[in-house]
Amino acid sequence: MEEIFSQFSRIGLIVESIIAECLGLPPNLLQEHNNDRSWDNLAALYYLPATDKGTIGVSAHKDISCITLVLQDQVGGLEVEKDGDWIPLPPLEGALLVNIGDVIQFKSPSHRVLRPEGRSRNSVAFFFNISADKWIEPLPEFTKKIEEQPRYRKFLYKEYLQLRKENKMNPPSRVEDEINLKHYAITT
Ligand SMILES: O=C(O)CCC(=O)C(=O)O
Ligand SMILES: [Fe+2]
Repeated sequence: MEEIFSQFSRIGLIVESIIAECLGLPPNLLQEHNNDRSWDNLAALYYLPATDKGTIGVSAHKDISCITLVLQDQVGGLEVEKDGDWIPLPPLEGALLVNIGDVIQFKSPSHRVLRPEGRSRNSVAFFFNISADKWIEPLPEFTKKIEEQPRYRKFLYKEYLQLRKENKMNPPSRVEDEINLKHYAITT
């Protein structure tokens, strides 16, 4: 597990640097800002086969991470929501799935896992995070320099973690009361 963890951490840093390059950010800017790897975590997940009582393995959610890396077996069941439809993400031999989490404040996709018929499923999800003490807000490159207002209020990552935890323990009855980035949306 330790070996897998450090390999995932390494891949997380590579993905982070690719994102930085694609966004035209100075090299190492994200790496220097997100420099505490002790908040990363790894989940080894085991899904029992579907029963007539239900097929949901993990219900629809957006990840709280910066980036999530998922290694799934060949069973399938992971789905992403696009324009109101659920699109299966079939496993590709030897491929890791990269998912954008809420911390990136872009378009973290809603996804879920369906339990397979007649067999179990294994996956490993690595959450490449940021220190809980960091403020989450757009870089000046994406607001001041292009004269666009931020879409969200800045927030402390630990505050968001806490709100999401409370939300998971006491799920609100109305979908619109679920805690997600919209909680910090700036409405003009
Ligand atoms: O098991 C998977 O493929 C993904 C699990 C997941 O979405 C999560 O743990 O956040
Ligand atoms: Fe997830």
